[in-house]
Amino acid sequence: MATEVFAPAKINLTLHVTGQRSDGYHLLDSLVVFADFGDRLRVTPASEMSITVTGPFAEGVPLDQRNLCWRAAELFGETVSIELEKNLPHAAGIGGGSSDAAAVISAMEQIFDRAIQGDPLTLGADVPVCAVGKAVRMQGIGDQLGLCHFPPLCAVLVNPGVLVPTPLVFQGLTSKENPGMGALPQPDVPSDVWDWLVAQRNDLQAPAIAAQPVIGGVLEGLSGLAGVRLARMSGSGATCFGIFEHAEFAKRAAQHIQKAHPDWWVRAVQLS
Ligand SMILES: C[C@@](CO)(OP(=O)(O)O)[C@H](O)COP(=O)(O)OP(=O)(O)OC[C@H]1O[C@@H](n2ccc(N)nc2=O)[C@H](O)[C@@H]1O
Ligand SMILES: Nc1ncnc2c1ncn2[C@@H]1O[C@H](COP(=O)(O)OP(=O)(O)O)[C@@H](O)[C@H]1O
Repeated sequence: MATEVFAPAKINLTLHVTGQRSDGYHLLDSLVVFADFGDRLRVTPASEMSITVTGPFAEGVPLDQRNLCWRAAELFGETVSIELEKNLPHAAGIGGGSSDAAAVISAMEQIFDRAIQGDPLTLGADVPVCAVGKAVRMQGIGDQLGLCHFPPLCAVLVNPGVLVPTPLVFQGLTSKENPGMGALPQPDVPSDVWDWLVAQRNDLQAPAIAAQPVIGGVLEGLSGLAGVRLARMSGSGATCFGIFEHAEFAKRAAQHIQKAHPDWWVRAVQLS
C-alpha cells in the first residue's frame, strides 16, 4: 500500500557559522523553520528500488543512487518505489533533497513499522533537522537539535534561478569563528521576534552574494516592499525570504516580485 508524505521547504531564519571541525565541516547555530509548501512523495513497498520524478522542478533531479531519497531507502534497508513530485527548486538553500530524504524515512517507518537503524546524518547535515519538520535550533554540524517555541510567520520565498554550490559558499567565508545566537526569545506573537530576528545573521549571505550578485538584488527588492520586517537568504542560497507583518502584505509582495521577474520562483508561504 502506498504512503504519501509531504517534504516542506526548510528555511534558515538565522545561520551563524561559529567554527570549523578538523574534518572541514562547519559548526552552525541556526534557527530553522518549515514552509507550508514543498515536495510530495508516494512510497510503496516493491521488489526493487525505483524512483520517478514529476513536477515543475523535475528536470535535473537524479533518478538513481545519487538521489537522497534513494539513499534514504537504502539506509533504511528495504526496497521501495518512490514517486516524487518536485515542487521546490534544488540546490537552493531550502533543503529540498534533505527534506525528501527525511520524508522517505518517515514513510518507511510507517510502512515497515520500525524506526530507522542507520544515522540520517550520514545522508547530509540537513537531514536530521528536516526530520523534525517544525521550529528547531540546529547546532553542531546539524546534529544537535532543540525544539523551539516560535510563532508562525508570514513570508515570501524568492529564488532567482542561480546555482550556488554549498561547499563553495562555505569556502568563501572570511571569518569562521563568529558569535552564536545567544538566548532565544520566548515570543507569543510574531511582532515579539521581528527585532530579534533583524539583529541575527546568515553568515553565508555575503559569500553567496559575492558568487552570485543577483542575490543582493533579490534582498534589496524584498527590503523595499510594504509590510516587510526582514529580508535574508536561507542556507547557502540562493533562495531568499522576506518576513511580512501579515499574509496580505506577503501575498501582494509575491505578486509584485513575480510580475517584475516572471522567470524567478516566488511563493507566499507561512513558516512554522
Ligand atoms: C548550509 C545548510 C544550512 O542548513 O543548508 P543548505 O544550503 O544545504 O540548504 C546545511 O548545513 C547544509 O547541509 P547539507 O546540504 O545536507 O550538507 P552536506 O551534504 O552534508 O554537505 C555539503 C557540503 O557543505 C559543507 N558543509 C555542510 C554542512 C556543514 N555544517 N558544514 C559544511 O562545511 C561541506 O563542504 C560539505 O561537503
Ligand atoms: N531528492 C532530491 N531533490 C533535489 N535534488 C537532489 C535530490 N537528491 C539529490 N539531489 C541533488 O542534491 C543537490 C542539492 O539539492 P538540494 O538538497 O535541493 O539543495 P540544498 O542542499 O541547497 O538545500 C542537487 O543539485 C541534486 O543534484
